[in-house]
Amino acid sequence: MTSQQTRVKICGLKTADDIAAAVNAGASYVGFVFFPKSPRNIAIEDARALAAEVPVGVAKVALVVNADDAMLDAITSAVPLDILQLHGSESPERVLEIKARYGLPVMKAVGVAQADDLDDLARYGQVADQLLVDAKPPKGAELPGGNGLAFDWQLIAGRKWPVPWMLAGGLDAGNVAEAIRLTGARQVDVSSGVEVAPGQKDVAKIAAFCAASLNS
Ligand SMILES: O=C(O)c1ccccc1NCC(=O)[C@H](O)[C@H](O)COP(=O)(O)O
Repeated sequence: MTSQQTRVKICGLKTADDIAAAVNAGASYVGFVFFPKSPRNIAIEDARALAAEVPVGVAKVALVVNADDAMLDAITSAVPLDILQLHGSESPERVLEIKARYGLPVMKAVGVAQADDLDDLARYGQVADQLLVDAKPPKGAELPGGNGLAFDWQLIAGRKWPVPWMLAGGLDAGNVAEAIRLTGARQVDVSSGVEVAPGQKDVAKIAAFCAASLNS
């Protein structure tokens, strides 16, 4: 039996070197964060320039947090994108609205800390094109994601949803193989785990993360 190779998303890229590192290491997705409070925030014009560096076959993902139509209009009209990642408290109705308005696949991030958070995964699995199964941010956290925190992977071991999903939260080159083994994830997403400082990606860490993921 052949098993499909794990697909990797590197999130929060801000420079041409970041893009080259992710692409050369074999990432399938690159993520741009449009959230001013984030150390990974990127200006729309900079994202547009970086998007031109991304080869065909690598998906360009825009991450937004409770973005209104004006913000989404500005991003989608400037940056050629493949996926919109909604990382706020967008309702299922808003997910459907965004899908219809922009004609792009939507990946909805859902934070997991305990068993009853899985109800949200079931709800969003009915409306989103993909799910991002992430750690729930700590109370009062400045960022709704990208906090370098893992959740208890046993909570989702053996779970299935009707759409493709990606595991995120506190992953790094040292733990991603175990995370994949325990959860059965076929896609993984990382940000802090491939950085040397918040918002500063590292070529060697990206390469090590991709190698550990792609070989799992
Ligand atoms: O990365 C950010 O700064 C960020 C800001 C606001 C919302 C979401 C954010 N990141 C979400 C991601 O896609 C991360 O890759 C995911 O949460 C995992 O992050 P990490 O635990 O740092 O690997």
